[in-house]
Amino acid sequence: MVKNPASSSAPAICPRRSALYMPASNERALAKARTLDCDVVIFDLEDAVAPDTKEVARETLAQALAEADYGHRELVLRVNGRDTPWFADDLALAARLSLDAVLLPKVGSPDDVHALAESMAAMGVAKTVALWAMIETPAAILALGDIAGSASDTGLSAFVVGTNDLAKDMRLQADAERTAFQMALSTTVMAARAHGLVALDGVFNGIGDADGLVREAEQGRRLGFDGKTVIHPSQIEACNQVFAPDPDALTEAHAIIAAFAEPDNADKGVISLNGKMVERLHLAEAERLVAEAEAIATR
Ligand SMILES: CC(C)(COP(=O)(O)OP(=O)(O)OC[C@H]1O[C@@H](n2cnc3c(N)ncnc32)[C@H](O)[C@@H]1OP(=O)(O)O)[C@@H](O)C(=O)NCCC(=O)NCCSC(=O)C[C@H](O)C(=O)O
Ligand SMILES: [Mg+2]
Repeated sequence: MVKNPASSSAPAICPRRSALYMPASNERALAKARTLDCDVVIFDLEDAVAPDTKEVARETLAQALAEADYGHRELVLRVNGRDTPWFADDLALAARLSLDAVLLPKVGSPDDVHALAESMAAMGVAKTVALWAMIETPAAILALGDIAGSASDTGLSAFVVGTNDLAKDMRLQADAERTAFQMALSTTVMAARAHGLVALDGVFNGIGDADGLVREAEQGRRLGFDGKTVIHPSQIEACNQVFAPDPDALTEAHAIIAAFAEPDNADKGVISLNGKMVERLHLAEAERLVAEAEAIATR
């Protein structure tokens, strides 16, 4: 099992370029995920599972996890909301499984995160299991800083944007550029960065639209997201490529690291490299980029 590096106290680099959702009730998808190159698998007990099949879905998932492991992939269980009749049973399942994180949908306030942490502890979910929060309601967007701030005492370590629910609740009209989402997406990344959280972009519903997916993934990358949630195996590779360090940026990062390692530059805070000013803040980012590339390469 992947250890739980997405915690505010453990900043180890863990690639999360692609996070694949699947209904926990879908045996075929659960098996297929072991062969797919996604960084994260999200077993969904919420919207992708009909109300009368929640129990079957839990048992199907438990069986799949007992049969074989998922290798390097990080394993996340999306439970039903705290105010649903399924929440307690979902957490009881989480306590039985080897998971990296529990993902709570429709988080609206830091109280939701604190309550999840308390419920997980009460149900016996291992302390190593991180809390992830879906950011998909207008209330969540308005409370992003406070929700992210709850990371310090809850184990919250990632935000996952839910653009479908957000569009529904805001009654916004989405265009290809996601114009109406921009403020929400950017503020989500900002709040995540302010508190050391991972930020994953929402799903692209057009399964057959490869160009549209790449455009949207690139936009997410530019906004600062660590990766993108996906709904179909055909969407994984594009996200893995878009969210991997860019080869030119990697070359530049190695040059920055080498330049600051020169004895002449040991005491300098700023240097000139290939016609550009480079400061130690660029060195830190260069080191992060190289570490990310190495983490991907060791997959
Ligand atoms: C959308 C789907 C129902 C389509 O499924 P299907 O018709 O089976 O697709 P294909 O025939 O093209 O599948 C080819 C093979 O790939 C496997 N497959 C398909 N999808 C997945 C998957 N997600 N994970 C793993 N494997 C998958 C099929 O089993 C086929 O395998 P094989 O026959 O062995 O070759 C389906 O893709 C699907 O269910 N997707 C996930 C839907 C989901 O989980 N939705 C909930 C999360 S999205 C969301 O709600 C975000 C947020 O909350 C918000 O508000 O925005
Ligand atoms: Mg949703």
